[in-house]
Amino acid sequence: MKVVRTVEQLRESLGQLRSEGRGPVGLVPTMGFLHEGHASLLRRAKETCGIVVMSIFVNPIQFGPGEDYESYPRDEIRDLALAESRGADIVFIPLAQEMYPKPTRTKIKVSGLTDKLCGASRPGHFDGVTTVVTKLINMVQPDYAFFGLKDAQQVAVLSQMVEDLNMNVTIVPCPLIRESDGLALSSRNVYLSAEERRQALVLSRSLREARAAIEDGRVVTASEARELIVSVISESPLADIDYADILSFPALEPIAADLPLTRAEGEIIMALAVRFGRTRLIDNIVFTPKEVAALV
Ligand SMILES: Nc1ncnc2c1ncn2[C@@H]1O[C@H](COP(=O)(O)OP(=O)(O)OP(=O)(O)O)[C@@H](O)[C@H]1O
Ligand SMILES: CC(C)(CO)[C@@H](O)C(=O)[O-]
Ligand code: BAL
Repeated sequence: MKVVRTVEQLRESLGQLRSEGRGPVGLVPTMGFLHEGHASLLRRAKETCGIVVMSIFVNPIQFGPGEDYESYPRDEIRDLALAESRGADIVFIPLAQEMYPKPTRTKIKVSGLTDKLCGASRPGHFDGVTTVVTKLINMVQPDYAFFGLKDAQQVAVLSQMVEDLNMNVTIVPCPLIRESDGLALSSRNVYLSAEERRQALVLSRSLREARAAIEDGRVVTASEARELIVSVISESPLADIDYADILSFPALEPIAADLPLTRAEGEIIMALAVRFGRTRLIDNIVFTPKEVAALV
């Protein structure tokens, strides 16, 4: 595995591997402090690509004032060991100065999809994500780029960007990976105290219970499903809800208040962001609601 820190080194290493005729190039962008969610993206990339580039970069321009840019967990030695053991061919791990030698005057903005869910609570966040992902795509020129559905809104936004700008890359959404007790893997889980970690299980449980209630007909509309989600999360005294929303996916449109969810067109997303102390966690589930009673 090659570890490169500058765009020049990246292009040189890629050129070498491409000249060996190693097949499609896959890009796995991350902010590091790697876990099994990231490893699953690498695994998926290796199924399709002969050359897999992982980037590790805590992107300052996607953090708002007062957010955790400075304290975001970092562990380069551990990350490089994990990336190597899971088969990355190149790890691109630039300094902020390499990515932004001067403050960027150019930003990519996807409208509409970015003014809800995390976009509403983190103004400017997705402009930072779309800008840095565009830079990474321009640097690597991958055939495929792999993103986890833990950040489902990010997948929707990036897919729209690639379509709108005719970018020559396929966005591959990858499944959300959970701990065995249901907590979505996230680098930020390391911030949680033991008690917060225990109470954070209400996130996945609320989504599971809402899905089950929709499917067995106890819950019919989006507002009923939201009420159920909020009531389960409220069982945790430490939980402070940022948002809990049910929208169409990937268009992220509201669902009519009186429409039975089982009659909604296509997939829906139930998504939430909840704070436990200083830690903001997100979780979601994307599915096509089907009444189980109607299937038997
Ligand atoms: N549990 C997970 N399952 C699948 N993909 C994941 C998971 N966690 C992160 N990813 C994906 O890994 C990529 C890099 O994400 P990132 O480095 O921000 O990790 P993270 O754990 O989401 O960190 P954060 O604490 O910022 O939420 C993204 O495409 C993200 O969706
Ligand atoms: C895609 C990404 C690496 C861009 O900084 C980041 O938003 C993330 O880790 O999901
Ligand atoms: N995976 C999301 C990156 C962020 O929270 O900034």
